[in-house]
Amino acid sequence: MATNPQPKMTARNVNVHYGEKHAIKDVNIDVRADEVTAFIGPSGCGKSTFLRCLNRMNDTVASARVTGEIALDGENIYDKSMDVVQLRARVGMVFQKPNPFPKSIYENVAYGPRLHGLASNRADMDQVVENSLRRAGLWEEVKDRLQDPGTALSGGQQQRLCIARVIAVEPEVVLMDEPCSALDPIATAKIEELIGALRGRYAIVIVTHNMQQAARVSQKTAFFHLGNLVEYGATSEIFTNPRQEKTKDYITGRYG
Ligand SMILES: Nc1ncnc2c1ncn2[C@@H]1O[C@H](COP(=O)(O)OP(=O)(O)OP(=O)(O)O)[C@@H](O)[C@H]1O
Repeated sequence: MATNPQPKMTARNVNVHYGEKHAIKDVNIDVRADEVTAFIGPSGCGKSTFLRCLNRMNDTVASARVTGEIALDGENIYDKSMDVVQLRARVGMVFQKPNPFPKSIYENVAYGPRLHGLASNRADMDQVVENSLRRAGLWEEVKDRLQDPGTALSGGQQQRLCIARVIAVEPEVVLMDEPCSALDPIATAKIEELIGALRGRYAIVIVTHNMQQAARVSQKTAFFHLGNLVEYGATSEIFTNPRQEKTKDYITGRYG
């Protein structure tokens, strides 16, 4: 498979302020379409804030001010002409706590495709729902109870349902904000396996507190500290041969 040399997303001189608080400082990063990129760093370093810039989720925070440029396929996502609903379909997001809608499993997945007109009739929609659940590794577990409420599933299943809901609208990028932090080790392993299976189809960016997880699932790792992007590179390099003292201290557990 030929790889596209162009990054899927680019961030240039990105700064985020919450009122007076300078949460992200001049961050530059490229995200590639065929890779999983992990954001790591101590609590409060700005990982989630920066992740949320990538699909303009910070627009919903009144005190947040984002400057600099973030582009998707070269197009500035903060441009006035950008349709934010469309953007969030192209750059989907999975949250820390599984958050299915209080609706059936089927409806959780069908909601987005219906909103975006991706299925023309019921049979089409059935196919979209099945394909999305299959891709999310959940189909076999739920195919006989699609009308049950999504909230009746286990935590790990709910998180895979949320992933199915995101991929049902055919995104280009999937952002995951600590997707396993509320899950047990078995459910976590399933999500990690799923991330591996989805890699290549979508650009994936994952925020994680768990360094082993970053090492297992990602090809690139970005280490943030106090709002700065301290180091960014191949995951294998960051974990075995970090260039910066701060990165080394963090990955060897000297602070966190
Ligand atoms: N809505 C907000 N209003 C004001 N300050 C905020 C807001 N959200 C985050 N912050 C501050 O911005 C900084 C970065 O927070 P952020 O949640 O992005 O960090 P994080 O690295 O994801 O942390 P954690 O790993 O604990 O989730 C922190 O100092 C935090 O207190």
